[in-house]
Amino acid sequence: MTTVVQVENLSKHFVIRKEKSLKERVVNFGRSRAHREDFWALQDISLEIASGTTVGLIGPNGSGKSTLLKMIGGILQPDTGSVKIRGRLAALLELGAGFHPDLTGRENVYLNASILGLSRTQTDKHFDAIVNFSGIEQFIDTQVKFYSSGMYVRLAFAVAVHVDPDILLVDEVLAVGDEPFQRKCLERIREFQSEGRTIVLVTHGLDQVAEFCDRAIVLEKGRIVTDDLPRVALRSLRADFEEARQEERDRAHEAESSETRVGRARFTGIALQSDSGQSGRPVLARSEGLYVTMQIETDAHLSDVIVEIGIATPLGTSIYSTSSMLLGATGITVDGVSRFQVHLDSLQLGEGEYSVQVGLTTASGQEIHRVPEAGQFSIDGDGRSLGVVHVDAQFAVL
Ligand SMILES: Nc1ncnc2c1ncn2[C@@H]1O[C@H](COP(=O)(O)OP(=O)(O)OP(=O)(O)O)[C@@H](O)[C@H]1O
Repeated sequence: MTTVVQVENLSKHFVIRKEKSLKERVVNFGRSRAHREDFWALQDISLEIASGTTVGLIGPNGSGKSTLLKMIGGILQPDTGSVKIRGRLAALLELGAGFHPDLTGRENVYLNASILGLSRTQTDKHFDAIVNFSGIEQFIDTQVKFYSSGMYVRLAFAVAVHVDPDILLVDEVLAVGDEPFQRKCLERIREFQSEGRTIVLVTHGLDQVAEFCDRAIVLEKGRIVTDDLPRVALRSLRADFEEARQEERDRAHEAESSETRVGRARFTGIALQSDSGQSGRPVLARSEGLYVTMQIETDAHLSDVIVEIGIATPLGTSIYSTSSMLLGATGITVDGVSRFQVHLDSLQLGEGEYSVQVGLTTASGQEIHRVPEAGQFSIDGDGRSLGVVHVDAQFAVL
């Protein structure tokens, strides 16, 4: 496979100007650099993208995803490092990029297509298909400044996919299209994949990454922290999100007054065991059950807590959950070290890997602690079906 995008030691910084008070302005008159701060949006990024692959760029807000995509698209210049592109590139970046607000949709189609390397005659040939795909025929002779953000994206996406790009860059923008249009775009992206084109996608739709990408790159504070198969990258990102959530909960806990404070409690041990006695990461036969044993340690006496347990796919999609309350156990107390066990009878799950999630909340639903990947198990299937549920089925020719 050939490399179509090569990024080497890329860094980008922005200068942030801090707002000054009037007094500071007077005192610092002529020395305004004191209120400038260098901010590194990307630091030392190196990556290669092979032709025909679909790569998802994911990460928390402000981690540098859009900046990296813009630099791949040649819209921003790096401070250090280089970006090399092989092939025709079409980019669907933030709203506003690419279209001129005072020109009509029709004029922008021609302008945009020419920026992407199409001649007027070539654009003439695709024009009807572009307008048809966008579904905004009625507004094609209106200035785009009067477009809604959805109409805007419809036209921009239609142009991007009709200019025959080898590499398509898509930033979060698709999310503003309505559902039928989003579906149409995703279908088009699938066609692109089957035609062997390369796609780089920035998104917060983690399920989309799992569904469409061959590879996912997690950015954090301008650096690559994971570059792997989507399921590995998503697991790492979700673990980071959970860690951040836990830190936030801890901070909120510290800030609470002593009357309203919920005692600190933590899951300090979780063990899985199959009905047949396998522990660690058990492999369950179809319809076998699973014991989940949890140990909770607390520095306070907590009454009326709820212990939650759930099952998720390797991508973190929750497929089952229950709790001590739903199972009829009320008035649960934790004090010092407490242990609980849940037996999940006869799991009717499809072949594959699953993870167990556990959580502890107060009776009013306030979260005390949660472990999204408390343990893993797998189900050994019989090869007769796909998907996360197991259903006995027979086929008959009538
Ligand atoms: N033109 C600019 N001037 C100053 N700072 C900028 C500029 N563009 C981006 N930044 C900063 O660089 C950082 C990375 O921004 P970027 O838009 O790449 O993040 P992102 O990962 O795409 O975030 P989000 O998920 O919120 O879209 C942010 O802190 C942002 O404020």
